[in-house]
Amino acid sequence: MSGGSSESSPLSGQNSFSSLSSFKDLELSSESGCLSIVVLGASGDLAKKKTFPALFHLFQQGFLQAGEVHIFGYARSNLSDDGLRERIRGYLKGASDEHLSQFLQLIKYVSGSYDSGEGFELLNNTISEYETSKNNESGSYRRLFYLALPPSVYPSVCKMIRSYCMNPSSHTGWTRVIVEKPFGKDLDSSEKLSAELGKLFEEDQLYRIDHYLGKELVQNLLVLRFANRLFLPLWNRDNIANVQIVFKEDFGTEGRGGYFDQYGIIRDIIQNHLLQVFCLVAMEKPVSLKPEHIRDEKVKVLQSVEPIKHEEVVIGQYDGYKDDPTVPDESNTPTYASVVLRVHNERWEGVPFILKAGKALNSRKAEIRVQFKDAPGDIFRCKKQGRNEFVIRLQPSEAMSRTLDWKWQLNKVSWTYPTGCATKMLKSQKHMSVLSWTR
Ligand SMILES: NC(=O)C1=CN([C@@H]2O[C@H](COP(=O)(O)OP(=O)(O)OC[C@H]3O[C@@H](n4cnc5c(N)ncnc54)[C@H](OP(=O)(O)O)[C@@H]3O)[C@@H](O)[C@H]2O)C=CC1
Ligand SMILES: O=C1O[C@H](COP(=O)(O)O)[C@@H](O)[C@H](O)[C@H]1O
Repeated sequence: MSGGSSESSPLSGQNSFSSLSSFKDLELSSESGCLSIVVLGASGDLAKKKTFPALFHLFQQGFLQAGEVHIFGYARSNLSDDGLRERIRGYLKGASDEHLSQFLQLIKYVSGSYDSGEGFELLNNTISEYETSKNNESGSYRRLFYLALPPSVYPSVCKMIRSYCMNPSSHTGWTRVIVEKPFGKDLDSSEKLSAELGKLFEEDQLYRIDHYLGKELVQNLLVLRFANRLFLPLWNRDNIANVQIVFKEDFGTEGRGGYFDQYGIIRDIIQNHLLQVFCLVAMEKPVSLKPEHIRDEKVKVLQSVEPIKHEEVVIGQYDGYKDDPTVPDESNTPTYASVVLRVHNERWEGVPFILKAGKALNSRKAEIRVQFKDAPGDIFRCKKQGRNEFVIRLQPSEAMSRTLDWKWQLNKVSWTYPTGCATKMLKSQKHMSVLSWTR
C-alpha cells in the first residue's frame, strides 16, 4: 500500500505487524465530525466480497461510530438502498442480527454514471444532506472515496469527485481517494494514470491499495525472514532450489467480465499481488520498517530481475470463460499464466522464482512454496518423494483457518494459522525460532 506518507493512517501501515485491535491502544490523534465513506462500484464483486465486509469489521470493532459515519454506494446499476443491502448482507459474517441491521442502516445507494456531472451532483447532495443532518457545526467533514471499479474509469471518476464532491471548504476535514490495482495496463498507461490523478489530488490524498499486503502471512514474511535465526542462513541460492508463488481459484469470472476481460490474469494477480509477495520473499533486509525503506528494497530486487524469456511464460484461458455473458465472445484474455523470474544478484543467481496464477482451476489457494536443495547423503531417500519443501499458505481455507497447523513431515513443512492469531504469535514470539511453535 502506498500513499499518504505525510499523514500516516493507522490502517495504511504496511510496516506494522500489529493487529487492528491493538491500534486502539495507540495514541492516535482522534478526529471528530462526519465521516462519509463512498464505495464507487458498489454493485460489483470487490464491493460485496471485500470492501463492505471490511467496513463491517471496522464497525464491529468500534472504529466506525454510528453517530459519525455514513456509507454511500455508487454505481450505474439501478438499485434501491435495500437492494444494495440485500446484495451484501450474505457477505457480512459473524454478527448478531441487531448489529448487522445497525450497520446496514448506515448504507445508502446513489445511482449514476462514471462520467457525467448529474450523478456526482446527486451524490454530493446526498452526502451534504447527511452532513447537515448531523448538525456538525464544529467538527470536520471527512470524505473517503473508494474506487471499487475497473481502472479504466479512474480518471473520469476522479475528475467528477474533484469537480462535484470535495469536502466543503467552509469546514475543516479532508477528501481522500483509495484506488485499487491494477494501476494501468502497462508502463505508459500507468504513468498517464498517475499524472492524471496527480493533477487532481495531492499525493497524500491518494491511497493505492494492494490487499495482499494486508494479509497477515504476507505482513509477517518480514518477521519470518529477518527476525528468525532458523531461516536467516538458509534463505539463499546455496540452500534453495526454487521458489513457487502460486495463486489458484476454483471459480471463474462469474459476471466480472466487465473488469476482468480488459485486464486478464497477469494484470489482475501477477503484476501486483504476486510481485509484491515475490519482493518480500526475495528482497534484502530493509534499513528499518519504514515504508520508504521497504519500498527501496523492493525496487532493488525488481531491478535485479532479468528480462522474462518467452519460452518461460505459459498463458491459457479456461474452457467456458466466454460463456460468461459479461465476457465478449471473441475474447483471448488469459485466465491462467505462469512466468519464471530470474534474479541476477548474489543471493539468488540460479534460483528460479515461478509465479503462477489462474482462475477456474481445481482448487483455491495462495501459497509460497520454497523448495530446498536435497539434503546431502540423504538416508531417507527424499528424492523419490520430492524435495524438502517449506510451504506458507497465504489463503488458508475455512477449515484450515480454524486450527493452528504446523507440521513437520519428512520432506515438507507446512505452516498455516488462523487469522487473528498470527499477529499475536509473531509479536510475542518474534525472537523465537519458528520450530518452537510446533504443538
Ligand atoms: N473482486 C475482487 O475480489 C477484487 C477486485 N479488486 C479490484 O477491484 C476493481 C473492481 O473489480 P471487481 O469489483 O471485481 O469488478 P466488477 O466487474 O465487479 O466491477 C465493479 C463494478 O464496476 C462497474 N463496471 C464493470 N465493468 C465496467 C466497465 N467496463 N466500465 C464501467 N464500469 C464498469 C459495474 O458497476 P455498474 O455497472 O453498476 O456501474 C461493476 O459492478 C478492480 O480494479 C480489481 O482489480 C481488488 C481486489 C479484489
Ligand atoms: O485482486 C483480486 O483478488 C481476488 C482474490 O483475492 P483473495 O484475497 O480472495 O485471494 C481475485 O478473485 C480477483 O480476481 C482479483 O481482482
